[in-house]
Amino acid sequence: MTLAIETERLTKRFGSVTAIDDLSLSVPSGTVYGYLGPNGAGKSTTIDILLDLVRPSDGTARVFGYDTQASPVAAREQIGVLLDGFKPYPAITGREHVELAATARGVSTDPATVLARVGLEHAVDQPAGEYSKGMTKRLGLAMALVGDPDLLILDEPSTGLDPHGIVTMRELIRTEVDRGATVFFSSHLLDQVEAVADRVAIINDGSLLVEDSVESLKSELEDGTTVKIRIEDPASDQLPELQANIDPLETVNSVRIEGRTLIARCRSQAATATVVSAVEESQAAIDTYEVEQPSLEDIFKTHTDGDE
Ligand SMILES: Nc1ncnc2c1ncn2[C@@H]1O[C@H](COP(=O)(O)OP(=O)(O)OP(=O)(O)O)[C@@H](O)[C@H]1O
Repeated sequence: MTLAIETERLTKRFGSVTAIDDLSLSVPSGTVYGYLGPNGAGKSTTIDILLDLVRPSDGTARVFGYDTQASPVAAREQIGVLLDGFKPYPAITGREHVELAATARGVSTDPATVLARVGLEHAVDQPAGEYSKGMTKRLGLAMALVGDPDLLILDEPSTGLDPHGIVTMRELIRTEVDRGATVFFSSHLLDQVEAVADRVAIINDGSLLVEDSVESLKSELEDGTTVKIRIEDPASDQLPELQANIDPLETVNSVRIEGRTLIARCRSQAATATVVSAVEESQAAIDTYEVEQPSLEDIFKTHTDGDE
């Protein structure tokens, strides 16, 4: 399997701060890889090392096999990047920005076409100083796309985008992967990553907490599916009796009572139906019930322990 990015025991210390701590990552080529972590987790430092803007204190980083320290130019040539703090030159137009990116990459391009891909066809000849935040983000994305790089590194690409912009970005990411590119997508917005990523790494305090496919993380999470059933006018012993009946069920992790609501944590989403049936069979009148399925947000919260 070709790896677009590989870090081995990567460490970066800034004085007494360890921004990246013994981090080993493998990003398979042709995938969308979500890189998640709260503020200060070390996401930007990782990206800076890949771009050789920052040198590691220890360990190695490779981009398509090119060591970022030994062969920084070859590594950099593989990458199109949108940095979180991207600021355009206010006096020059969108077209001129794309031309600059093309010159830097040594390729020729049609700026109007690239800008249309990010929805800036109406602002091609407008100075970038007049762009809104979302338009600026789109411009940065257009510059990253120039020359069809094999690896797209997008640092917090959704920030500043409206819902329409977010959809455009998602479509672009899928199009890029379909042509064979790899997308390394750093964010603290889980829903954005969940929607597009094939694999996810979660880091905190510079260390890797979880690395898995979105699919298996989600199935792992199913284990925490909760059903909340509110009972209409329950008799005084009705809820404790229900709790005693449901608790031994194999598909149930735990049951508790809150007021007139029975809350059961189940082993899968399907198991919630068993709980509802058990309540119905007991003749208790169900007022309302709702099923809550955990999201990646829950994994993130569990592992980062409310650090965000
Ligand atoms: N140049 C630097 N000098 C000193 N400390 C730094 C430097 N760059 C980053 N750090 C520290 O390293 C840690 C990781 O920072 P980094 O910017 O990589 O995190 P991040 O995950 O990108 O955060 P955010 O989501 O806020 O952008 C933080 O504690 C930060 O203060």
